[in-house]
Amino acid sequence: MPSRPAAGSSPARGSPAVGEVEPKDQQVMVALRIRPLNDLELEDGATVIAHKVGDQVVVLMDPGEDPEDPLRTHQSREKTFIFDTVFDQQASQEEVYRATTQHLVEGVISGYNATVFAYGPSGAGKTHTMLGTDAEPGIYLQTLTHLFRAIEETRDSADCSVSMSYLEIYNEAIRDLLNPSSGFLDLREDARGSIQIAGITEVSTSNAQEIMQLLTKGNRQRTQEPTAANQTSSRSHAVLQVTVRQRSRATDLAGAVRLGRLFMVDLAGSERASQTQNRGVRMKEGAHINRSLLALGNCINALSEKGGSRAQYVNFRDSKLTRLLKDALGGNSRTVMIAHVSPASTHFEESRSTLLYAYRAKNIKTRVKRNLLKVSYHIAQYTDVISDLRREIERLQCKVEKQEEQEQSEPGVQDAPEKLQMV
Ligand SMILES: Nc1ncnc2c1ncn2[C@@H]1O[C@H](COP(=O)(O)OP(=O)(O)OP(=O)(O)O)[C@@H](O)[C@H]1O
Repeated sequence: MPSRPAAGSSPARGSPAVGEVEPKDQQVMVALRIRPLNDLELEDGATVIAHKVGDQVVVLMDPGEDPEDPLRTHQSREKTFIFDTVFDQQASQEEVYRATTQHLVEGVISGYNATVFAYGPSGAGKTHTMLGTDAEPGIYLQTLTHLFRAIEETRDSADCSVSMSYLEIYNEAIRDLLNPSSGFLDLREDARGSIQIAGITEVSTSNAQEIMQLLTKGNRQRTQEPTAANQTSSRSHAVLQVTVRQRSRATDLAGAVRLGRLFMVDLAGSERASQTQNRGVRMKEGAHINRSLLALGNCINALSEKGGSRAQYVNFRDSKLTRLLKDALGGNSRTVMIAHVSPASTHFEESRSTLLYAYRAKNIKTRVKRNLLKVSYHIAQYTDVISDLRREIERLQCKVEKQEEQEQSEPGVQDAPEKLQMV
């Protein structure tokens, strides 16, 4: 499995994009997942207040409201939200994958960008959805398995290469989770406004299982600490980026390459510091997490308000997270947000704010176009072609020489008809 530290994560290093066709407006897809009640919540006497109704509706009851209160009799105790799809505790990892992410895979292979991100408070189930466990793998592994299978099916007509990188943003610093000793990495924007991470490790592999091992190992490097809300709380945002380059076998040397990028993001918990009883370092982390999630929220607000108009200013520069997700939110990407909540009455406030946040994201539109790159052949590739041709010439020369030798060693064979005639 070749692994190379790249000067940048640019999909198109050194080769300008020449054709970006078929721009289409797309609504961000927003899904909601409600996890099962956990032991701690049961011990605390929590009741279930988040209910899935049908495929798209979630009803959140307010545990603080007293149904007997005469002042409340004319007010509904319920808040109802509609999403593209809603999953409750019965939903399997596969169902979640099929309904949210599977449809993105073909697009990535044919040159479209896509982003899936998990959002929600600490302990609500984001890492479970994205990474999962060996027995119940999450979206990362299911996506990659499907991706490699789909690529295998196009092998006769196209050459494909896949590379991936895995990073975390912790306290506004970027760390390479595949090579944590490389220190903090810089985020850069190239002339075309494309975001690059200088020095990130890109790994090429065609084996999903191998990738899962890398991710599990990378995830162990991820900054995790127990908080009151989650024993293994991820204190950072984790971003798995998969890049697929596809070149049709039918195209000539200067043929176009389709380039699709898939971001899969497991955000840090969106809890408020007071809720997790965090102090000291944890509180500082919380402030950073909240800062980037606040910046993300501001972008979501601005983007959802601007509707069809592209002129309104959206500030992506407020945090590393929003700079990295700029395309996913406001640009060229098919984007899916999976919001997560606990069903417990003890988490009403976070669930309510998560649902409002996610509901707003439904209004965001992105403008999706296929990325086509004109690849001018690198000198190294021309050298390869020349070497191949040289080898072919040598092979043919050898063949000719052998034939000549054979003719010389058996002179009678060619003259035979003549001799026969003379006889
Ligand atoms: N749908 C689910 N089914 C079963 N168990 C779940 C589900 N969702 C979450 N859990 C369990 O709940 C616990 C917390 O989940 P997880 O670590 O995924 O939360 P998180 O949102 O990533 O939290 P943090 O932001 O603190 O990292 C884990 O033990 C996980 O296995």
